[in-house]
Amino acid sequence: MRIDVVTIFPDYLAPMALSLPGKARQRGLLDLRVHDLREYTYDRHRTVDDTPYGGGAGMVMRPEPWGEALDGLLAAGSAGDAPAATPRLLVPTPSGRRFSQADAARLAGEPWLAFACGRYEGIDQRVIDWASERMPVEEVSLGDFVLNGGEVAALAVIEAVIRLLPGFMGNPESLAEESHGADGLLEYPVYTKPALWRDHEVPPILLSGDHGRIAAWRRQQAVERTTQRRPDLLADGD
Ligand SMILES: NCc1ccc(-c2ccccc2)nc1
Repeated sequence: MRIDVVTIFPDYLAPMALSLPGKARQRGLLDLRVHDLREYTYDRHRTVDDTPYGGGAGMVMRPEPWGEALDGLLAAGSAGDAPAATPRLLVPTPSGRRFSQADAARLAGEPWLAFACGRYEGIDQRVIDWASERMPVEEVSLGDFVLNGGEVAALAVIEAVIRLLPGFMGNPESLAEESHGADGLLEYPVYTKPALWRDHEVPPILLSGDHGRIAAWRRQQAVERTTQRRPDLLADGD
């Protein structure tokens, strides 16, 4: 998989050079390229933002640099220098569709993803509209909270996707029990040694060796947690 990230803070993507992503890149599983949006500006101050039409607080990211950055990706695609004709462009934004584990699984099947990391109040809408005429574009939200930019959200989406790539995780079984289990419930609580820690003991059932009762206990714990924390996951016919 190839992943391109366009951002005014390329260093935000430095964690991608660490540990698993770093090994995956060395093993050729992941081809990650980070592009500084300011490389596509030509004024002395390398300006990437300007005041919003219609007034309002804050600044908006100018379309020109984004257009040229995306032109670069499209050129790579049409020159055959990329695994597909165009990337699927993901734009992290609070106003996007909610990103889910199902989306991560779907995107893990893509050959080429690109992330447009906005800052300020966001990117001029015409960039999204223009890009949507030339490649698949998805505006994604990680939840109802606002960051200062799309980079942290892009890191989260990238990690959620690349950990699903075949050969990426050392222990693929660990993917079996996702935090949202196959039954759509939250994960049960987990414990390890020592059996007693600061007057807190491991639930005795887990030391019983009775795998049937352990499975039943774990399911009960998952149902209780989901009821308390995420009743929306229990909604009928969801
Ligand atoms: N839902 C997570 C998320 C994603 C992106 C942004 C964001 C903030 C400012 C500018 C551009 C993107 N904020 C929150």
